[in-house]
Parts: sequence; structure tokens; C-alpha cells
Amino acid sequence: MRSPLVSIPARTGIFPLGSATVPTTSPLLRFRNGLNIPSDGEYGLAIVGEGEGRRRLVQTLLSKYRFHPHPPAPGVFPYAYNWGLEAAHTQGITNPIQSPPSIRHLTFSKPSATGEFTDFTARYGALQEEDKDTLLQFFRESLFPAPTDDAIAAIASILRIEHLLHLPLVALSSGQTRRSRIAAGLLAAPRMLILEDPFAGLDVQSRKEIASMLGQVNSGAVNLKTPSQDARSREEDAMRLVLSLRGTGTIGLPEYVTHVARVMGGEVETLGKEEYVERVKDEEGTHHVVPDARQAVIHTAESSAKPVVDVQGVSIAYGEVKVLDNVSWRIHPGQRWHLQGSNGCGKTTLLSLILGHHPKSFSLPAETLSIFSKPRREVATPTLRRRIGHASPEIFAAFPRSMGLSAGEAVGTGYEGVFSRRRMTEEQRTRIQSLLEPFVDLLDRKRTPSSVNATSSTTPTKSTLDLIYDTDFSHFPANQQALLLFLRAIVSRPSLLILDEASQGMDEETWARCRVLLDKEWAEIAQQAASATGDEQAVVVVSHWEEEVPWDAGSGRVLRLHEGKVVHQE
Ligand SMILES: Nc1ncnc2c1ncn2[C@@H]1O[C@H](COP(=O)(O)OP(=O)(O)OP(=O)(O)O)[C@@H](O)[C@H]1O
Repeated sequence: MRSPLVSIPARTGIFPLGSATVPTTSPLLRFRNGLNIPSDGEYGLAIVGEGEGRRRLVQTLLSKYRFHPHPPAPGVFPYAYNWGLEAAHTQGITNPIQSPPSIRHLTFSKPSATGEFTDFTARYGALQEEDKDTLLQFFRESLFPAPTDDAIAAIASILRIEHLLHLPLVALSSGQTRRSRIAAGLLAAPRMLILEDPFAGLDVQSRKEIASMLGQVNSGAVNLKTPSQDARSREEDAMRLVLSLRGTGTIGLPEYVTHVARVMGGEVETLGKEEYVERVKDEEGTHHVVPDARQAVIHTAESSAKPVVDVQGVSIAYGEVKVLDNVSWRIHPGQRWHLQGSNGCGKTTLLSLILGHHPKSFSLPAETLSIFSKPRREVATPTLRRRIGHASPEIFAAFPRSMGLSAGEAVGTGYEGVFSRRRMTEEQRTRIQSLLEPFVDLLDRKRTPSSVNATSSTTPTKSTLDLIYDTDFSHFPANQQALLLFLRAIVSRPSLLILDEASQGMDEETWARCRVLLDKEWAEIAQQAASATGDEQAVVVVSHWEEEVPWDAGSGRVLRLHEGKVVHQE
């Protein structure tokens, strides 16, 4: 038997580093019944629950906080691991792990490291010299220690990304990028790998494949460090995987997971998987998020108005590879479309033509692409920016963080669909504040999770809203930046709203509130349309999760692509 990898005693409180030895504030987190991550044997951990709590628990595992009342033994970093050694000593375990474990943390919702604007349109063609680095080069040159070519080949085969190795990084679709980042995390072969929301943005098949592959890595059946070791030592050296999953996590709980650490109201409780699943079932009977304006929405009205978008027989190829193959699609005002298809099938490319991000958008024959009832080539790109609201992982990655834009200004850039500062009119400022208002308890940087519950029903004061409005966009954590960029997409009530994986990086609770807001928006837009002051909004949603489409199942329309072809339209 070996000492546990991480062993946090029951009733431990977590405090910021540098806080008073005898705490004067309530803990950031409290462990109700302790957390033990054994270093060998059958064990898989998933962290679920409140977004902020999950992030704190991850940071705790990375030893970014102070523990009280019983701190781990002083010594090597990461400290949470020292408890394992202590426990080994008191329990007479003779075979403790000698060296501190290397821990790697893979998060997918991080903005670019420099905060600079990156021109995401480069991925659709005109590659700059610096954008030409391939995935293979990235694996060889950016990881430390550098993996062997054999290890790269093995992981590429397991994750089915061999065909992408020679593509430029910027050409990868968002699902392909995610697979590649999981591959990079595994190639670094740490003792413990923490993956945050690894399944968001993955299609159903990919989710299954990756969940099963993670299970094999976690059990030691796939060992990327030393493939020649015998079965016993492979199990001992297995890379421990810790998954942090959104909400209840029951949607994406892989089979190999045996334990769940659930964070609720600032408290961590560790449960066996079965017990946890049972409990969630019981609770779901009583805790439903019921959006209050749903019934007011008209989802499938066949409009007599002219189409917002008319795509007729469009094809796009990169060399021999056809990414879109004779695609036709007509979108009318008021229609709700769910654009479906597996990772890399061409969804984002199709949308980039409509959005004017793709270099071919402007040069397609006039009869193949019309937007707002005119051939695309007769519609100026700034008009598209202004009339199409758009949120996507690409916008999230590219949005400038170093310009000092405030949260309110960031949302306001949606009026023109630009990435630069614009002076807001008083009316626009009021509108932005009205969008921020339903989220004020989430965005208020001063509140703790426990105080949120207590006060979220009270009307926010003007000054809190002003404060949020004026706070630097880049000071918000990634999940809140995702929320602000969603508000940016809807702020101008555009004729066409494109939500491409817009909920990625957000907590379930936040997305549930976004859905309520959308319903309210659509009801108001429909009312205005009925009094003949405009058309209803057309909406396109890209999501691999049926649960995240913001209308009732079956009430919208579907366009499904497969390898660039339309295979289903209803
Ligand atoms: N410059 C390029 N050269 C070759 N292939 C490319 C290039 N740019 C994009 N591709 C490929 O085009 C395909 C379509 O990508 P796209 O981003 O449209 O997929 P998607 O359906 O949006 O996927 P996801 O669900 O992962 O977001 C991908 O397989 C991608 O690798």
C-alpha cells in the first residue's frame, strides 16, 4: 500500500495565503468529510457543483491556499500532498512516494496569455507566417520535457488526431483544438492531471471516446510515461485524473469515476458515485430552474418576410480537402436554428461566411450568398458586424484584454460588432446596465458565494451596477468574461443572433439565467415586431449539448452537417 496522493482531513478550512494564522474571516471553502486521493488502485474523482467553489477546490489541490486548523506538514510543494506523507507515517505505511507529485492543470476557458487581440479570421485562409506552426511542431517544441515522437504517435492515435498533426494550429476547429490540448496535457505525463470541463465543445462520439480513454489513463492501462513497464508498476504509476465538471456533472460523468467531490454553499462533500447520483435524482424533483418568460416565445413561426440569410450551393475547399460541399440554407426572421454536426464538419466555416470573417465571404458568386436580402458582396462588412450578434469560443479567445475596456464598454462593443472602444449614449448605457442587472450577484467582485444566496433576491443598488460597469473587463474571471461576451452579442437586439458554443466556460446557473434573459428579449422583440416596428430575431445556436439549446426540444429547426454536406434539414 502506498501513501495517498492527496489527503485533506475533515473540517479543514481553506483561506487565502497570507491571511491571519487564526482566521478572522469565514473560509473560502470547508471540507465536510475530507478528501483522499489514493495514489494507486481503482479510483476516479470528479469535482462538481458551484462554479466558483469548483475553481477554489482546484486551486486548493494546486496548494494555492492556506489550510486551517490543521495545516499539512511543512515541506515540499504542493503542500496538500504532504498530508499524504503524514498519513503514511501515522498509519505505518512503509512505501510512501518519494518525490513530490507533478501536478498539471488544464483549463479550456483561459483567454490568450498576453491579452492581446488575436486575429481569429486567420484560421479561415490567409495564414500569416507566425500562424503556420503545426500541431506536431507545437507538441515537439512547446512541451517540457519534450515528448518522444513515439509518445506523440501513440497519443495522436488514441485521441484520433493523427490527420491533424500537419495542420497549422489556427486551422483546427474548436473541438479539434480541445482534443489536441488534452493530448498535450497527457503527453506532459504529470502524476496528477486536473482537467476543467474537458467535454464542453466535444461532439457526442468524441465525448464517449475521450471519457473512455481518460478512464484507461486513470487506471494505468494506458501509460504514456513508460510503456514497457509491467502491469503492476503501471498501475502504481498511473496518472491520476481529476475532472471538474459543470453543474451536477451527471450529464458528463464518465464510467470510470468512482468518487465525487461536490461543492455547495462553500462546503466540499466527498461521496461515492452511486450515492451522489441517487442524491441528485432526489434533489432534482425539488430544484428546477424554471425560466419565467418561456411561454411568451414563438419559436417556429414561418415568416413571410424575406430571408435574413440565403445560402445556395456553397462549397469551400482547402487544397484537396472539401470543408463545405454544396451547402444550401435559408434563414427567415423569427426562426430558431440548431446547427449540428460532429467536430470539424464545417459549422464554424459556414457561419464565418455569413459573418463575413471568411476571406471567401465577399467573393462568392452573388447568387450563392445573400444576407439581409442582398447579395453578400453588396453588403458592407461593418453592416454585417452591426446587424449580426455573435458569441463564440473564437471571439472569447480573440477579445482584447489589454486595452483597458471596462465590462460595460466590452458589452457595448456589440453595438458595432467591433473590438474597440466606442462612446456610449445614455440610452445605450442604460440598456447595458439592464442586461448586467440579472447577473449582478454573480459579477459583484466583492461578494462571497455564501453572501450571494442571502442577497441575490434584493434589487441591486445603482452604485453596484455602476461599479460592475466600470470594472476592467480583464479583471473578471474567465466564466464571467464569457457571460459579458454573451451580453455583447445580444445588446443591440440584432436581426440575426449567432450563439456558437456561447455557454462554453459558463456555469450551469449562469447559462440558465442567460436563457431566461433570452426568452424575455425574444418576447419583447416579438411584441415590437407585432406592432410593425421590425422583424423578429433569427437565431442560430451551435451546441453539442441538446440541454444547452435555449428553446424547448423539438420547437426549433435543425441543420445537420456531416463532412461539409447538409445531411438533415427540418
Ligand atoms: N487552412 C486549413 N487547411 C486545412 N483544413 C482546414 C483549414 N482550416 C480549417 N480546416 C478544417 O476545416 C474543418 C472545418 O472546421 P470548422 O471549424 O468549420 O468545424 P466545426 O464544425 O465548427 O467544428 P467544432 O465542432 O469542433 O467547432 C476542420 O476539419 C478543420 O481542420
